[in-house]
Amino acid sequence: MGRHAQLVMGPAGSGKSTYCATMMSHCEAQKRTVHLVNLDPAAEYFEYPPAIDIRDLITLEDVMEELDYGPNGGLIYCMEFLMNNIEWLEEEIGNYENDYLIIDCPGQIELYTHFPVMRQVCETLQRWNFQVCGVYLLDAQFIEDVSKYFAGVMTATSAMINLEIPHVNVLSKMDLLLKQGKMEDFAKYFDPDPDLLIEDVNQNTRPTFHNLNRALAHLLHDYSMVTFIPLDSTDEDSIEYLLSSIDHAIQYGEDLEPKEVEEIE
Ligand SMILES: Nc1nc2c(ncn2[C@@H]2O[C@H](COP(=O)(O)OP(=O)(O)OP(=O)(O)O)[C@@H](O)[C@H]2O)c(=O)[nH]1
Repeated sequence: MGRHAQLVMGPAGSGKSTYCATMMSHCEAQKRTVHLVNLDPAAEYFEYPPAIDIRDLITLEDVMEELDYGPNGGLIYCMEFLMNNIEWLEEEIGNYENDYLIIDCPGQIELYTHFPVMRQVCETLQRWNFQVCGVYLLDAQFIEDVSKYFAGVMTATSAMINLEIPHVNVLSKMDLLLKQGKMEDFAKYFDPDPDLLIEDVNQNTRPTFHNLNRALAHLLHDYSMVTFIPLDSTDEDSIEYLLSSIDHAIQYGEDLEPKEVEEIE
């Protein structure tokens, strides 16, 4: 099987820790050997206790108190401290042949979109022979407001481009949405027609932006970035489907080809 890792990303509150706990229980029920890694130095509570925890190395609270940093500067300090002491992580992980890590990351999206540190973490894991897949969570409530959904998709794309690892998008908290309708009612958002997306987004933007919206929607669609896997954590089939999609992305994710090349006017 080799060494695999899921890098679980997404904005604050998107459901990363809940997803990690669900995925851990699911994998354990299948007798897969998985380890939860917490890389959030500000985490306070875990439904599922991490086997490896950055807070054993450094905590945001200590950095803010001792170095007088604010929360954002403090987080960057912690992540850079991790990179400068990466042998700590290497020792914690050990050198088992068939490791599967589920890595819970902080919710500050700038860590994935333009700071170098998460990319360095990925490159280090790859050097240790891990095949890493990015799992990007977006709260399903976002699809009620297409402008927000569009912004979420662009952030996910930015993370994929910055990290250059196989990438899977997930719509989390589907159970909340399913209180308002059936899965079929929302299916059009899992792999939306770019023209529908443009129509909705254009309603909330000035005409100056309409051509740009159109170009972006087609580009994101061509590279499957608007494709999301719905996750209902209470449904075993939904988790199993996601796990097999991640396995597939790890195996084939490097072939980043557009679905179809369209001329943009
Ligand atoms: N109904 C429902 N609530 C969820 C689900 N996933 C997460 N939540 C709730 O959403 C809130 C945030 O979830 P977390 O798992 O802590 O989110 P996170 O992304 O780890 O948050 P940060 O650590 O702040 O970045 C919590 O109150 C969870 O109980 C879900 O699938 N369904």
